[in-house]
Amino acid sequence: MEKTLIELRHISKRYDLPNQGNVRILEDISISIKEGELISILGPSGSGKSTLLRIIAGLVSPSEGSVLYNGKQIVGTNPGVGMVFQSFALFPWLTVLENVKLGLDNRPLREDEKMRRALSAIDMIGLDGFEGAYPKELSGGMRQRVGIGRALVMEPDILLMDEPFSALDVLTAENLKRDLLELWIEKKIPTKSIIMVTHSIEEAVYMSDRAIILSRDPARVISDISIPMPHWRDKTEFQFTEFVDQIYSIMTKREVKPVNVPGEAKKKIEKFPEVPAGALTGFIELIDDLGNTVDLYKLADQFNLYLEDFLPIVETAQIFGFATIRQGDIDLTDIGHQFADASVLERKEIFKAQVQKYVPIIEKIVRILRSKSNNKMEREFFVEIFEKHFGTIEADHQLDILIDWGRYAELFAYDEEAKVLYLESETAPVLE
Ligand SMILES: Nc1ncnc2c1ncn2[C@@H]1O[C@H](COP(=O)(O)OP(=O)(O)OP(=O)(O)O)[C@@H](O)[C@H]1O
Repeated sequence: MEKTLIELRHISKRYDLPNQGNVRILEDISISIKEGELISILGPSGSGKSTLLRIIAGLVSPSEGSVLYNGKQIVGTNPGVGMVFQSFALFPWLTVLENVKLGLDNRPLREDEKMRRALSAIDMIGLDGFEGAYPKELSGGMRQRVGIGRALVMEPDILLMDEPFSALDVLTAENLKRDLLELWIEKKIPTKSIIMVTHSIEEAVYMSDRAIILSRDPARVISDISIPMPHWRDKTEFQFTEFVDQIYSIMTKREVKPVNVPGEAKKKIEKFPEVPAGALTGFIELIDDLGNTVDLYKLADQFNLYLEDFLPIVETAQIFGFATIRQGDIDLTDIGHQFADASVLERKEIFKAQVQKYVPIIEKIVRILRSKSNNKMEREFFVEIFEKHFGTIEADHQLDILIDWGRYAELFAYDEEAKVLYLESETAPVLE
């Protein structure tokens, strides 16, 4: 049995957020990380992946629970980790060598030993000859190599990486992934475990031994999948696409939340993906054109998109009852096919029926408008309500999307200039 390096025990994290009060970001997360494991953490945007990584690093303290490193609870920063950030986080006024050496700043080492280690790390990450260069003279890929070098120079037991490739173009990212994986697989670095946050399912399956998938609001571990394929992995191989499909289907499965959570006084307003009706319509048409059972992974590939780019739209198609997902394949439902084949007017009717069935908040908006004698209501009124549930920025976004859906379904209208929602009806002329 491999030794446990990191143990997360019942980690929760809450933040006090303006207008929202004390919000739970992470809930009861328990994970054990063993020597020799390269782990990916996946989850929807804003779910709390970075927060979890920072808790492992000891940069953020959990509200409940504890982090153990080598069996001991950490207090303050975790001495066993080195961290790589998405934004590189280099000091522009320091050279490559100085930036890398910075990783050793707090180590009780002699200057010549620090220098030897820094040069060796620079060599390892393929920046030999660039020791004296400044960040601005380097490409994005080279800058991230410096970021990785600064973490590796500490010879950490655990390398934590927060979306390390997502700020790079595709080719540069592929290159860097291969180089890093080579250091890891061929044991050229003494690192015993790598934990990587990523938004790319393909990256996770390409690199890691285990993929941990988080939910959102709050983040819980919804799946912990082992990927026991030998390296180097071939993205076109059947098994590879099977794993991608499996993870994809877990991530697109809508979480069924209990309507009334005990102890939760206020009824929650459901949060919807920000996908306008036009985009949803186009997507349903596309799936219909492509015939039955479309493999989303192949579809993304065909359009040179990340699979994850489809997540919100696929989720919306499911919410409206237009599509079902199984093992990474999307199928239109009967109503989905009807919607795709309908005329513009029929489409609006179908959309309206689905909205009334699955987006009850829009019905509530209509009811409020109906209850007013002039059938109109300031946008601000709804923003106020939404802010209590989602916070200021998200409240605006959520209202925008509901307005888009409500207008498409012709359930109400919206005056952009006056910022007023109103009912359009011959009997109730509304805007003076
Ligand atoms: N210091 C903080 N104070 C208040 N809220 C915070 C803080 N840090 C993070 N949050 C909130 O916690 C939630 C999770 O953020 P986090 O960055 O961990 O998510 P993520 O999954 O890494 O997101 P992304 O995929 O977009 O990078 C967000 O709603 C964020 O606004």
